[in-house]
This record gives sequence, structure tokens and C-alpha cells, in this order.
Amino acid sequence: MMSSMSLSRMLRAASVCRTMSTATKLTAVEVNDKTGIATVTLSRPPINALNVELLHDLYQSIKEIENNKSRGLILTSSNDKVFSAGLDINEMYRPDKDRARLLWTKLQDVWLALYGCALPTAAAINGHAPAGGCLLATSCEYRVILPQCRIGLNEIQLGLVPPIFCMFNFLNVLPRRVAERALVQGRIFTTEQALQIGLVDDVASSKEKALEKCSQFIATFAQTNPLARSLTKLKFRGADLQRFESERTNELESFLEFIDHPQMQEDLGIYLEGLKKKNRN
Ligand SMILES: CCCCCCC/C=C/C(=O)SCCNC(=O)CCNC(=O)[C@H](O)C(C)(C)COP(=O)(O)OP(=O)(O)OC[C@H]1O[C@@H](n2cnc3c(N)ncnc32)[C@H](O)[C@@H]1OP(=O)(O)O
Repeated sequence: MMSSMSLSRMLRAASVCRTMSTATKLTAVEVNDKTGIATVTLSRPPINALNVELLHDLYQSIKEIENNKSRGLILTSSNDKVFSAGLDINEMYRPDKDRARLLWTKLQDVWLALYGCALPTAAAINGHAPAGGCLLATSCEYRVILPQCRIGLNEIQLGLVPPIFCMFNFLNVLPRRVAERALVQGRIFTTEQALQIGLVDDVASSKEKALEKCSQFIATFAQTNPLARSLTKLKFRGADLQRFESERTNELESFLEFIDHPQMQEDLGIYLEGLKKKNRN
């Protein structure tokens, strides 16, 4: 039987949190009415691989939170081992061409929405965050990770050329030399390494503590004029956003050309099979 203690705790939580009206199936959005902070939880089992639908839902959630004038946005995962496994490789392996075009366009939309978000943004990285997972986390302004996680932009290990926004994100958080080497080597960092190089800002022992640290970061802006804050953020990120816009069509076409290449398809097939084999052994 549920104790009266846990029941009252649940009722208290229910009174301060509400789910947003258009919260979708693959992202859950919860707004804390006391703090005004919205939490977006990636919820595509088993590993939050970014397919067309998840990217679509994530974009909608970010825009909805921004339009509802929340105080800040925290991104996290419903999976306790994986924040996001990055792009769903099944969407790139023997792809339907229209769907591949849609996938890339939606990834670009999500990056624009998150990197250029007017609100303070933070990622509670409660699991591994390779490739697209790391891209989402580094689009935010602040990152907290859990122990024993792995994070990094490993695209090059799959034979993929990291898109320009991967470069912007890394240059925004890492010294240029470290960013370049990490991208060119496709490095995946442990929790300790990520903290040491500054890829993440802090480490927390649990998801709850990570969310708390993210809320504390967002609360540091409580006394700051929101418009002045967002315009200042855009001054820092504006050049990247503009360059992205000028290269967006080219990047889409190169992605489609790249994954259409027979060697690329062979490499992706081998990589995917390797991931599956791991579970069969
Ligand atoms: C011009 C071209 C530009 C291209 C640039 C592209 C920019 C972005 C690219 C990407 O994001 S590519 C994706 C790269 N991602 C990875 O390399 C991650 C691979 N996965 C892992 O390392 C691990 O799965 C994990 C995330 C650390 C989780 O490990 P865990 O042990 O918890 O789970 P697994 O048993 O490994 O996986 C479960 C299940 O999911 C399948 N899977 C894993 N990752 C992906 C993926 N990214 N896409 C599709 N499917 C994936 C894995 O095969 C398992 O399947 P089953 O065996 O259960 O069938």
C-alpha cells in the first residue's frame, strides 16, 4: 500500500507541474509552475535514436515552450542509460530519398530552434550522448552529465563528415584546437574527460540532481531582463546562425549525395550490423 508520505509528495508534485497541451508522443513536456521552467524529455525507446518523428516532435516542443514564455528549457531523456544515440542509422541506411531529405531538414530545424532559442537552455545528460545526442546537448547553454557516460561527436568514425553546426557547437564550448582535434578524431569522451576539457559544465550523481543543477543555472537569470538576455545570446550566436542559413541548402544536398554513395551505404550497413551483433554475442 502507498504510504501517506509518498502520496502527499505526489500530490505536491502534481500541483506544481503541468503537461503542455501539445506534448507529443516522442517528447514529453512538463512545466514547473513555481519556477516557470519547462523540461523536455526525449521519449523514443530504446535509445532515443533521432528519426523524422522524434525530430519533428522535438522541434514542436521547443517552439511551443519558447512561445509560451517559459523561464527556461531543460532537455533530458526518459532512458536512464542513453540521453540520445544520435541520428537513427536506419533512416540513412538504404533510405527512402524523400524521408532522408525530411530527416536532414528536421535535424537542421531542431538545431536552429535549440541553438538560437531565446530562452536559457540546459541539458541534463542522464546517459550516453554520441553524435546527434552530443549535438543536442552542445546546442544548449549549460550541460550536466552523470558518471560513467560517454559523449562526443564521432561522425567521422562512421565515415560521415560532421555538418557545419557540429563545428559551431564545439567552437562555442571548447578551445579551437581541442574542438578541431575532437571532431577530426571523432573522439568520444568519458564523463571525467568531458568535464576536464569543458565539454560539460558539471557532473551530478543522479538525474534528479542533474535537473536541479540545470534549474539552478536557469535561475541565475531571474533578475536579468529576458529580452536583453536573449539579444545578447543572439549577438554571440548570430554569425553562426547566419552562416548556417547561407549553407543550409548545400549541406542538405551534400548529405543526400553522401549517403547515396555505395561505399557509404556499405559502411553504414557494417556499422549497424556491428551494433546489433554486440547484443547477439
Ligand atoms: C554529410 C553527411 C553528414 C552526416 C552527419 C550526421 C550527423 C549526425 C550523425 C549521427 O548522429 S549518426 C549516429 C551515430 N550514433 C552512434 O554511433 C551511436 C551508436 N550506438 C551506441 O553507441 C550505443 O547503442 C549506445 C547509444 C551507447 C547505447 O548502448 P546500449 O548498450 O545501451 O544499447 P545498444 O544495445 O547498443 O543499442 C540498442 C539497440 O539500438 C540500436 N542502435 C544503437 N544506436 C543506434 C542508432 N544511432 N541508430 C539506429 N539504431 C541504433 C542497436 O543496434 C540495438 O539494436 P538491437 O540489437 O536491439 O536490434
